[in-house]
Amino acid sequence: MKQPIVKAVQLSHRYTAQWAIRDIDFEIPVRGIYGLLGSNGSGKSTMMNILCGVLKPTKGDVFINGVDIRKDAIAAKGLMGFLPQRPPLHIDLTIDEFLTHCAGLRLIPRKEQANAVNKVLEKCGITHFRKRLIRNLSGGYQQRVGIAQAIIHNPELVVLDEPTNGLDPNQIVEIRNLIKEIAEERTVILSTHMLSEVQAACNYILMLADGRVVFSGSVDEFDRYAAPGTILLTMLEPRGAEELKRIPNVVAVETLGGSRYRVKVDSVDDMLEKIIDQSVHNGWRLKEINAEKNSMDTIFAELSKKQSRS
Ligand SMILES: Nc1ncnc2c1ncn2[C@@H]1O[C@H](COP(=O)(O)OP(=O)(O)OP(=O)(O)O)[C@@H](O)[C@H]1O
Repeated sequence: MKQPIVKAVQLSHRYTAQWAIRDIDFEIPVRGIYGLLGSNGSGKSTMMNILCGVLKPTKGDVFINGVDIRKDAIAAKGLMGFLPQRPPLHIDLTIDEFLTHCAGLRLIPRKEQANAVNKVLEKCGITHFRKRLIRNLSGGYQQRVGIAQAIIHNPELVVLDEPTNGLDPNQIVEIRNLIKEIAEERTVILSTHMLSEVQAACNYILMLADGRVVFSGSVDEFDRYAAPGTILLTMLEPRGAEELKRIPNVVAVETLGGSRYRVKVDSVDDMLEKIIDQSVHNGWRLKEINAEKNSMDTIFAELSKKQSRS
């Protein structure tokens, strides 16, 4: 039987008296980009450090492709690459020197190292800077070097801790695209505290709150929580909220000022279409309409409540 790429069983860790993560179980059975989502202090870095064998959990086990990380750390670590929150770069080396050093650390035979470095330089789009000192690179390029060291040994799994943190908007898009590219050949787990980041880059979400898993599933499943029963709409001219209230299945209408309305409905899915039809029929001259997304705080609260009830 095929082993899951990652399996965590009852993972718990405490640094001092308080548990940083508690009783976490999950499996990654198929390839894709998995977003580990949670606010600051929710336990993401603790989880990632444990998954990568950097931190020994107080309790629980991690298996990478069926290899128990406690029993055979070298084999398990050979299957993965890790980019911690602070990239482990030697800034006084050139990219070439640094990646050759990493290839050695990853036990790539000396005569294959140049080839491995060339491949990863190409993959990460940094070949033209290979002779440059890492200290003289922009944040985005330093992060590319960080990703390059994580994939130099062509691992099955790559774990990236907040890979877009501190980058400017252009660099964020570039790094996100690079992550999508490297994920074509392997599984990627990335952590972030930004909901928009997982929605833009990931296929699956594992959400942590106070060290516990409060959601695990696909981004589509998660979006059902993100889209509550509210629609925001703007018309070119203000119309009475009464007209909107007459549409079947509209539960309530709130006027937001000017010609903007928040419409509470039973289910957002078919109501967007119904309201557009009514707008055309009644000549409302609709300017903008969309399902209102919940803030991450609201989703956290919702999911945490659900978790404590189950
Ligand atoms: N070395 C440490 N010693 C003591 N407590 C720690 C240590 N590292 C983390 N913690 C605590 O464990 C909890 C989880 O922290 P962790 O860094 O894993 O969260 P995080 O979700 O990665 O947060 P951030 O996004 O801020 O890095 C927090 O309460 C944090 O204060």
